[in-house]
Amino acid sequence: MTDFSVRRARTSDVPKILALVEPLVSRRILLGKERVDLYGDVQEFRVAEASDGTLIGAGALHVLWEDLGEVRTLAVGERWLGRGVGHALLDALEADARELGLERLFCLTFEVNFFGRHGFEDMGSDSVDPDVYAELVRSHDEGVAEFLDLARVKQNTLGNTRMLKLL
Ligand SMILES: CC(=O)SCCNC(=O)CCNC(=O)[C@H](O)C(C)(C)COP(=O)(O)OP(=O)(O)OC[C@H]1O[C@@H](n2cnc3c(N)ncnc32)[C@H](O)[C@@H]1OP(=O)(O)O
Repeated sequence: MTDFSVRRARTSDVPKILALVEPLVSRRILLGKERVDLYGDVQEFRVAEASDGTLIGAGALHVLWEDLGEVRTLAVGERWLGRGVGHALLDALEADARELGLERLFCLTFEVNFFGRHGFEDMGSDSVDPDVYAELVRSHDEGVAEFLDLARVKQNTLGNTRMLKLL
């Protein structure tokens, strides 16, 4: 079924993105974001919209380093699951990543099969070269800490798989 489209997010989408991800944050599937941070990060987001204008999915690409990005906050509304919306959003985020010059895409997820079928592989405990690590570790961003698998975010990452795709 193709009665949806993917586009860049607008500021007016932010309340709808919050409503979409809130149940997943409560279930600790996604990392929560404050409304103010979502407005600040709105340029990272792509949204999927049904033909009647309903927001049915969202996902973000966050740049971690010169060659490295992370897929964040990828979510599809319950009624639209299994209809290709997730893959379409991920395709759009990957295109954005290539356009930015990124070569690797990271994600931390319970959805190993979904990302696996999209070319992501379990990266185990691998991360980055020691000199890049030393700079990344100075970040206050929770997602960077999760990428580095730091002890202080272990409660967020429990049961998740760290996955990487070479673009
Ligand atoms: C980095 C992060 O953000 S990690 C967090 C990932 N998000 C979550 O865990 C939140 C909860 N989960 C979700 O919101 C969703 O399950 C998602 C985002 C993971 C997947 O969204 P969906 O829209 O259901 O994905 P999509 O329909 O594209 O793919 C699911 C399956 O449906 C099938 N499918 C059915 N119809 C279609 C179609 N028309 N086109 C493509 N695939 C289709 C695919 O075969 C696919 O199978 P696969 O998973 O084996 O590849």
